[in-house]
Amino acid sequence: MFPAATMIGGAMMAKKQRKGSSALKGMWANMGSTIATFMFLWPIIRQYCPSVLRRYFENYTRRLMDFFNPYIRISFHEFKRDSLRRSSAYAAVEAYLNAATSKSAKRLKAETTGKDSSSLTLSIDEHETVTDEFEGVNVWWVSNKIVSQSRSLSYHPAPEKRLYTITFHQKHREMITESYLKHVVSKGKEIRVRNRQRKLYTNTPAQKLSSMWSHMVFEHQATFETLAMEPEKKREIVEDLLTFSKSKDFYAKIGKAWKRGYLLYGPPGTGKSTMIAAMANLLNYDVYDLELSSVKDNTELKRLLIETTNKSIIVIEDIDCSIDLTGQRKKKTEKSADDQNENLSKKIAKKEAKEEGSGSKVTLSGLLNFIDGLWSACGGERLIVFTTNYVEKLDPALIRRGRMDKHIELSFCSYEGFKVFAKNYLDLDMHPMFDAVQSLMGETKITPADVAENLMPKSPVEEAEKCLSNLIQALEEAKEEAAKKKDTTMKDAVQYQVVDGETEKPS
Ligand SMILES: Nc1ncnc2c1ncn2[C@@H]1O[C@H](COP(=O)(O)OP(=O)(O)OP(=O)(O)O)[C@@H](O)[C@H]1O
Ligand SMILES: [Mg+2]
Repeated sequence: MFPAATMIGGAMMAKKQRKGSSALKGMWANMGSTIATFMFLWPIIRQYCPSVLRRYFENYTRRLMDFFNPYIRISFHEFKRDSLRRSSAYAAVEAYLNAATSKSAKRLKAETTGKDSSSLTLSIDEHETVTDEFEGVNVWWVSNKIVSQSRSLSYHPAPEKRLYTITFHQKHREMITESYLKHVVSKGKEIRVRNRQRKLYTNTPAQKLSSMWSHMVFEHQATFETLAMEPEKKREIVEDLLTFSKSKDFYAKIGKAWKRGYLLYGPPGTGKSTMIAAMANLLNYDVYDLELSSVKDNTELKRLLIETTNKSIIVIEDIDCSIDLTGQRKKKTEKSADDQNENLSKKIAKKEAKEEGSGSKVTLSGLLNFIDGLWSACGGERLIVFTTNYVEKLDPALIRRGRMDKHIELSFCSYEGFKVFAKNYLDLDMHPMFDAVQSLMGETKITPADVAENLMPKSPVEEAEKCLSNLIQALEEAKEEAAKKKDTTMKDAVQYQVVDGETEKPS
């Protein structure tokens, strides 16, 4: 209906412009009668003519219409020609139109999306026409579906091809093709990034799939608001991340790959993994959790990297406990005196066992290439994050600025951090018991993980006071423990004596 209307409108407009010339007048009259004859004959041709003749008439009519039609049409097909790959331009147009025009569309289709089909998405229905306006110019979009006519002896339904078609007046050709369509595609891509279900990828060797990564939906709820940390430090990290994500042109200008390395270090349970989830949620990035000990060699490491997508965080957790990055297999880690945390020792032992069995041949130089060599060729927008409990154990080459651009220490819980927990877990901004917590926190150390555990209501009816007193008790116990430890160390020190400048333990 729409092309016919535009054709007639276009013909009339063209006719008006040429009114002055009488020679042309006759030509237009002829043309008009030709069109009228065509329109009259068309149903008969369609019904009775052989297909070859019909096609000939169709082509001829289309050419005639195009001649008079002042409107231009551009199509965005769902699939690229002879390819099973979905066109990214089509996907961007779809996202843009659904966001920009679904309120004005009269026929919409509804689909459930998300995990458990929990949310309802509305999009423009097939063959629906919607209008969009850009810099005062109207354009018309139609969502089309073409069902293939080819018949086969298959039970499968005939294949369908979807496309969006934009129609606009030819006088706006330059503006539409150079500005509007770029605007549609870039907005559409932004919307898709915002709405996409992010993924958590892992490189487990158990699954020999076509891709080197297996993935699941990333649903970690951590955000920077829920992260317990000094507000100033938090603000600085958030600003750094946001600046990075908006610096495409800057990185291009200075000739650097658009990537940034973060080193998160600190004792267990201080929020390193939680911060990675908060980063992914802030920037809307996918997460690639790279288990180095499962990577066979440097070549496999490169292939894994090549398969990562833009807008992603590549994470190597506990990098000090991963494979040996100095060229030799690691010696069994001796239990150091300051290994107070049993969990930490267990973690190291587990990693060592994995390492022994893995036979990974990834080397430090392989990893360095991974970070800056090949990495630079991978285009845009990637963060790489290392976490460690022992920053001093890492090779300086691995964490020098330029590779790990930002070093962030996550440490024991501060009073400011506790207030974030109190707000999130107990919905408390202030409470008389906070003073006791503050003074105890000044005297002893407690990890954010322990604070979180104590403030977590153990039953639906547990009062905030009870949770706070649990925390106070835990802090007092930690203080006593620390005092006892200090006493023991002092006693041990007294038992040593200095003999001729040498320290000796008396027999
Ligand atoms: N800074 C924090 N803010 C909010 N929650 C935290 C923070 N630190 C720890 N937690 C809580 O403690 C739990 C453990 O934290 P997380 O796994 O992030 O620690 P980690 O530093 O990665 O420890 P590890 O070194 O053992 O890997 C999390 O589930 C989270 O609930
Ligand atoms: Mg962790």
